[in-house]
Amino acid sequence: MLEGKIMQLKDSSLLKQQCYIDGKWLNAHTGDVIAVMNPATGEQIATVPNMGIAEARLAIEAANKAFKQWKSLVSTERSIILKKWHDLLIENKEDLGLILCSEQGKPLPEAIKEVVHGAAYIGWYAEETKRIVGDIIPTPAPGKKALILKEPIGVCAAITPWNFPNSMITRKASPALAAGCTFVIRPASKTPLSALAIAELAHRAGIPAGVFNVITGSRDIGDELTTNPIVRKFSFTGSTAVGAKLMEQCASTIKKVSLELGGNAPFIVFDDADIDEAIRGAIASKYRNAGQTCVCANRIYVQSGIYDEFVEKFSTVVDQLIVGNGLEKNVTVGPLIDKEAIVKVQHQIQDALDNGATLVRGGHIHPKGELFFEPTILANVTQDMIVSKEETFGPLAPIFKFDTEEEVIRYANDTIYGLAAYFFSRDLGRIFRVTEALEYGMVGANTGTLSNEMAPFGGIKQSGIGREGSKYGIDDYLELKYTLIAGLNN
Ligand SMILES: NC(=O)C1=CN([C@@H]2O[C@H](COP(=O)(O)OP(=O)(O)OC[C@H]3O[C@@H](n4cnc5c(N)ncnc54)[C@H](OP(=O)(O)O)[C@@H]3O)[C@@H](O)[C@H]2O)C=CC1
Ligand SMILES: O=C(O)[C@H](O)CS(=O)(=O)O
Repeated sequence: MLEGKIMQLKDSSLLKQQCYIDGKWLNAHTGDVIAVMNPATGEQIATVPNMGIAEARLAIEAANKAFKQWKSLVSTERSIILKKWHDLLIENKEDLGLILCSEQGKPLPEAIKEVVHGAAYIGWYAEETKRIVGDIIPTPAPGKKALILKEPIGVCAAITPWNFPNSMITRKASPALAAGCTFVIRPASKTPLSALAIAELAHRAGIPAGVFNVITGSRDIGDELTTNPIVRKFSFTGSTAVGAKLMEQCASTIKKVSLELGGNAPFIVFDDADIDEAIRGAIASKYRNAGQTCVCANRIYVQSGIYDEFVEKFSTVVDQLIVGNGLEKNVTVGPLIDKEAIVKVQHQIQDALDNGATLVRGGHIHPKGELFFEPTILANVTQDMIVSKEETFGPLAPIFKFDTEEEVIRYANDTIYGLAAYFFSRDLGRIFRVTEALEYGMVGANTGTLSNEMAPFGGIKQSGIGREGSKYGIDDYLELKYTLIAGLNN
């Protein structure tokens, strides 16, 4: 029984079924709860409070009350606390992975890897907090100096998606807290348990009450987080459509906004590529999290000279993927998050087949259960099919053929999105030409994965605003203050 598995946590107190506000664990005022289901089994694994606007206000006021003290800490003190938070995530990575796998579905090893990836952001910003430096600028006027300070923006809020229930929390909270800001986060209703476990570890790390708050419940919470004037910065990861709506809501109080939205990543294999390397990269990029990441290879373009060889070799590797409950050993592809996700994949497949594509592998719901889908490959896919324009968010690999570099760059850029793109080539001139020609925030050359805490993660066009991770990621949580100091020659 899954619940039995969950109860096999080494530390069962990490399974929190209340929200964390102002350092306290609270139920909704109404007592209402939301069920948290396991997508692999359909079983209920927990409940969390169904909070609303009133509780959101409580969390924002708690963050506001805590801001003055938190921002006044010297950076080395903040660094020690953040480092302790990082260490606690690593010490508890198996339990956090088990909770994540059970609420989101990804295979347990992948879930644990996400926890380590999430902790890495905290570890990175535990150091970056000590490197928030300003400037003293000489001015054109005698006796005057410009002092530039970088100051924390204040109370920050975020709404996060279900596909990375751990790392999406820490990738936002760690730069915010490192900058001296305080934070209110509303995780996706489907996967709230990871965020609540992270809050428990924040408490244990000594993060003061009100600095980090996690609230679950209705989407009304989002209305409060995006319109309450105390909130000075709003960060969102999710669909482009929802991102646009939330950005609009933030406009009324001129909040600083960061958005990590949808993607439609091209994955290009030139005939001068190391084809086995390209296949390994395509598998890693396409089937990670059952294809439910915003940076998954969404369109695979293979140059005509190696097209048949690529399809054949790629299919052989896909045959080795094991679909099943992520808690089971050797499973590499878990369930999709819900029925709507399955319908979206089926619709894209049917449209492609109706317009001349060939089904090479898969194409159906997997016998393991209604939310499991066979790793699917389509060949002879063309630009006029829905799958070339719409993000899939599922284990579907559409393989397009192209002839020239100019043609494939045109295809690759023919999308409203601009998050991640990938290409494989051993030609140095081509690597520079293609990197510069691709209209994306992130490019993987001879690799199918590119996310890490030291790199600026983010997109252009309708894939978002701002960057997360790296030395750049903290800037979104800081304001510049310019002070002109005169009279220095008197
Ligand atoms: N860039 C990325 O990393 C991600 C992109 N996506 C994209 O989003 C698509 C659908 O995934 P999905 O999770 O449904 O993404 P959504 O954008 O619908 O949801 C993301 C988060 O926003 C919340 N939300 C949705 N609508 C509102 C609203 N009107 N007001 C306040 N909060 C809201 C959701 O809450 P709740 O679910 O609790 O109702 C969830 O916490 C995917 O196909 C993919 O294109 C999704 C996840 C990550
Ligand atoms: O939202 C996502 O899909 C993640 O950002 C992808 S990654 O950062 O884990 O690669």
